[in-house]
Amino acid sequence: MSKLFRAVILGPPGSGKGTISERVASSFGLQHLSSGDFLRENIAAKTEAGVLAKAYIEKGALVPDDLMTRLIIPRLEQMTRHSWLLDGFPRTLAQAKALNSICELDMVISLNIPLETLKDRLRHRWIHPASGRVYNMRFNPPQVQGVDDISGEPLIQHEEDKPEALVARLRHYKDMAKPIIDLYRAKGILHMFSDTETDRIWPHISSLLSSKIPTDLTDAQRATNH
Ligand SMILES: Nc1nc2c(ncn2[C@@H]2O[C@H](COP(=O)(O)OP(=O)(O)OP(=O)(O)O)[C@@H](O)[C@H]2O)c(=O)[nH]1
Ligand SMILES: Nc1ncnc2c1ncn2[C@@H]1O[C@H](COP(=O)(O)OP(=O)(O)O)[C@@H](O)[C@H]1O
Repeated sequence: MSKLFRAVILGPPGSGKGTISERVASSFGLQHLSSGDFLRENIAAKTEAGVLAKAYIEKGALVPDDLMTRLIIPRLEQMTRHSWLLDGFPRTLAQAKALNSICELDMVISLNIPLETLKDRLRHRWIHPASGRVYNMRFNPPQVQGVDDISGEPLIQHEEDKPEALVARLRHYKDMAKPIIDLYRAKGILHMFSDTETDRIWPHISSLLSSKIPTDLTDAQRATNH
């Protein structure tokens, strides 16, 4: 069987991790694993870990490392036949070390987006709370201002995306991410992308992945995904 490809995407809130991960998944057949989606699935299914995690998320706190790794590591260990791109994990150095202990990453994509751009983007992010659909009043606005395209229900803005909460969140990310980025740089697998637009970053990520992922792998995965 072809060798699996395992990658992580790092970046501050609003840097475009979710947007780019979706493009990687559809162009290269990698499975997009989002820690936030995975937590929400566990919360919805009322698993023991999901119930514990919910209390932290509702307070706006990170899920503690031991609980988070207990949730995500077995999930990754099950992925013996699919290549993946992990988004939202690791978020701390302890999580990065836990990940290291179970697999050898092939690549780390780090998005380095100017602070002013992040503030500007998140200020314009609106969501439909029932479905989790995300809009950006400039980049991908809804068809009718303030209203979800599918349900017609009103959109809201996250407390944490309001300007007052933003600067603190972005500073916190920087402090947490630095040792993780240093670790991956030392391993020689870090690729940093700096720009203000996802559409300008994407061609670089796409050509990097094309050079690293054997085509027989992407073909094989597309076949299993269909
Ligand atoms: N203006 C602009 N907005 C963008 C661009 N790329 C993504 N966005 C928007 O910026 C917001 C954040 O993008 P996401 O892909 O959700 O970013 P993320 O890094 O996953 O964010 P978190 O979930 O907060 O960690 C969304 O509203 C996107 O639609 C871009 O190049 N320009
Ligand atoms: N790797 C992680 N470590 C700890 N907590 C996490 C992790 N990933 C996600 N979470 C928790 O789940 C919440 C939702 O995650 P996510 O969907 O990535 O959205 P956000 O952009 O709000 O951080 C986070 O706010 C955090 O409480």
